[in-house]
Amino acid sequence: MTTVRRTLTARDIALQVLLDCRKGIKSDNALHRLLRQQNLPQQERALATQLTNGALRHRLTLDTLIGRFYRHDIRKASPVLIDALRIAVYQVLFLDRVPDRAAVNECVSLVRRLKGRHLAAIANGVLRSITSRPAPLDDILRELPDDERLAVETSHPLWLLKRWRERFGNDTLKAITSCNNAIPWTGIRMNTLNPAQHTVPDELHRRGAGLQESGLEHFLLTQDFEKIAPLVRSGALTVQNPSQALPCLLLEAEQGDDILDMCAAPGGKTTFLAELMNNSGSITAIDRYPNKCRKIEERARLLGISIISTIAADARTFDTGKQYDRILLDAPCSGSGVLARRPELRWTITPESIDELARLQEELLEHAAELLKPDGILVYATCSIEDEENTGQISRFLDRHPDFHPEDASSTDLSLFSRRTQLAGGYLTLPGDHEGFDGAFAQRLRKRPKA
Ligand SMILES: C[S@@+](CC[C@H](N)C(=O)[O-])C[C@H]1O[C@@H](n2cnc3c(N)ncnc32)[C@H](O)[C@@H]1O
Repeated sequence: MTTVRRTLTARDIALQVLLDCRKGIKSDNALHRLLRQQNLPQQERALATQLTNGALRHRLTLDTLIGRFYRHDIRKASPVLIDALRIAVYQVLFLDRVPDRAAVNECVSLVRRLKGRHLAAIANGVLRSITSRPAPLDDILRELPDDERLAVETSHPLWLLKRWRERFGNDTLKAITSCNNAIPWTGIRMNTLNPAQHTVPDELHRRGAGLQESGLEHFLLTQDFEKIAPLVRSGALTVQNPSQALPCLLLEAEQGDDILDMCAAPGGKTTFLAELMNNSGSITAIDRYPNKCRKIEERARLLGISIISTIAADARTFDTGKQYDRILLDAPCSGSGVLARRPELRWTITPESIDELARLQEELLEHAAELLKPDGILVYATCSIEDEENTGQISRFLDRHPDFHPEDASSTDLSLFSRRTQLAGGYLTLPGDHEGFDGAFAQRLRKRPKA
């Protein structure tokens, strides 16, 4: 007997990704794997992405509403039921183009197919109760104390909102949360080593991709990634948010320099450095994981870069007995500056995980200090907006290291990036500071020359 394999719909895919996330799989990895396996039309792919990211981002808002009409504890409910409801309620609350009736019917038949009639009837009951009210969320919000209302309305953990408000104030908090909930821009970088680079703007135009200038040379922004994906695969473009350019520009690597990139994978900054150096000099790219190092090598080959060599090692202890002219330490971090791009991350960051990461960053910085030549430059960077990982980390480093001082870039104009830090050579750009720019931190430090 032959079995006919069903093509998955956008809603099937979104549900599968949400279920995978419960097992600790990253949503973008799960989503890309499923989209690769299915030959869906572009519109359906875009819908699958929007449903997945929307249901993950707005989880607290959605669960608050579902919890009101589901009569039991939603934490103990069937994951299929709750995740299918999240996807349906997301459509009801946020997607005007999907009629409520379609969102309800699709969800009920999905739950029936996977879990049977009983749970399908429960899904139907919850959704009918929600869609029969003109503004179902408003009544709930009115009953909540101010702080909790803000958490539910913006779908962020309360502890994160409180620390951002304390540090940045109410207006900035509002800008950050609204940026985190908006569909993010994808940054793209033109490959300046591509001999046919002058043909790329026409090619982008021909493909009809909606593009916006980022303000930064060689970087554009798009919300039409599918249309430019072939140019990324061919090596004409690299996906990179303009905020990620900051640490590379701050390093001011020159042709012929001997550079160490201590936490390099997937290699976005390593390859940009190589392009800035016009593929002349040497970059040693370290990452802990061999498979990630192979990815850097593959990408470098595709971009026509020959000066990168990778080493799979722990950058806290890596040693070849030599020192480097310039070091980039783009440290593992909480990622709190990129919550729009990593929709489930806001639910997994904790104060404890930030402290743990700060300890790892400190060890990496200590080793970077040893591996840098006298008079060399170290740039420390994160995509976090938390003080413990950024300015606090650097202040503690400077207390321990009188042989280092913060300094501004010597000739690169970085005024496009927000400063928000008191130290020379220190930048903190928040989500919302500059359209299309992720939250990011970078600090340039110079080691004293030998006496
Ligand atoms: C923020 S990402 C780097 C992003 C990269 N610089 C880019 O621009 O594409 C941090 C990287 O550090 C790596 N990493 C984590 N701990 C490490 C360690 N102890 N030694 C070396 N690499 C490590 C992770 O595997 C991850 O790829």
